[in-house]
Amino acid sequence: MTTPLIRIDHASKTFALPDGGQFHAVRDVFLEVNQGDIFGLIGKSGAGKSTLLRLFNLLEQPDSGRVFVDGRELTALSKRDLRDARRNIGMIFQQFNLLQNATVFDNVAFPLRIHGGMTPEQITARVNDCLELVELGGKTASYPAQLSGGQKQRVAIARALASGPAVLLCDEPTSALDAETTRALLATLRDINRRLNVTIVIVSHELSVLGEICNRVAVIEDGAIAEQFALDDAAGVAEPRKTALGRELAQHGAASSLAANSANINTANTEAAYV
Ligand SMILES: Nc1ncnc2c1ncn2[C@@H]1O[C@H](COP(=O)(O)OP(=O)(O)OP(=O)(O)O)[C@@H](O)[C@H]1O
Repeated sequence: MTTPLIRIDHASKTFALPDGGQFHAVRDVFLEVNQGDIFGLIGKSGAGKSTLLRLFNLLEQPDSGRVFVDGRELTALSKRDLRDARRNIGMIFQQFNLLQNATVFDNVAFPLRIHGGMTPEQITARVNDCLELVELGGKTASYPAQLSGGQKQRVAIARALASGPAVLLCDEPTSALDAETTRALLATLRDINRRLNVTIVIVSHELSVLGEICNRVAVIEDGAIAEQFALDDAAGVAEPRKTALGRELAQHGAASSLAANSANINTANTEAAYV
């Protein structure tokens, strides 16, 4: 049996409200993500998806519970060790969060310069590799304002990958993008997952986004996991689901796996034509 790459071990998170009350945003979540997974978190607005995702790299500290990533318990680390451990966890956001006054090159180089330990030549080589990976090799000197939304998100992905993380966290990465740009970006994320073996955890309220790329999904309701299941396993997809979102995702999964099978046949035909 494989050890999961990520384990959220009975984590809870409460926010203090202005009226003195408390809001339970994440309730006793136990979640395991295996190496190589593209794991989706779906739920209605306010369900707690983003808060849960931010527990994965301790952008939010849980009130109780533990977080393990790649063999380290993040919740037991000093601030300094946590900073080091976070180099292994990239993150991208809905609004891209790029440095507006820095070029594409400098945005991607930023985390490498902050952490130190690399020569300027090594940084240049690494930044160029990451930008090639997201097909933005020709845009190094551009500023974010000169890019489309899809291009900005690709810069954010290159920046997140610069330190060579094992995990990429994606918080609504396509919500600001149109349908066609979304499809292209999802293809890039899938490619990164396969080629670099980067494990991806993605939050979205868009069923089609998760149905398109995830092999496993969890439905979040009121801060808790209502259900989770594999989308790449026909038997799992066929099991009765507890939630409406789960049922819709399962239907999407069944349809995608039919499409994937025919795509595999096409790929096999193409490969056969070249050997
Ligand atoms: N810093 C905070 N202080 C107080 N309440 C918060 C804070 N952050 C989040 N919340 C509350 O926690 C709940 C869950 O928020 P969260 O952003 O995790 O939900 P979500 O499922 O990602 O929603 P959306 O899809 O709308 O982004 C919401 O009711 C939100 O108002």
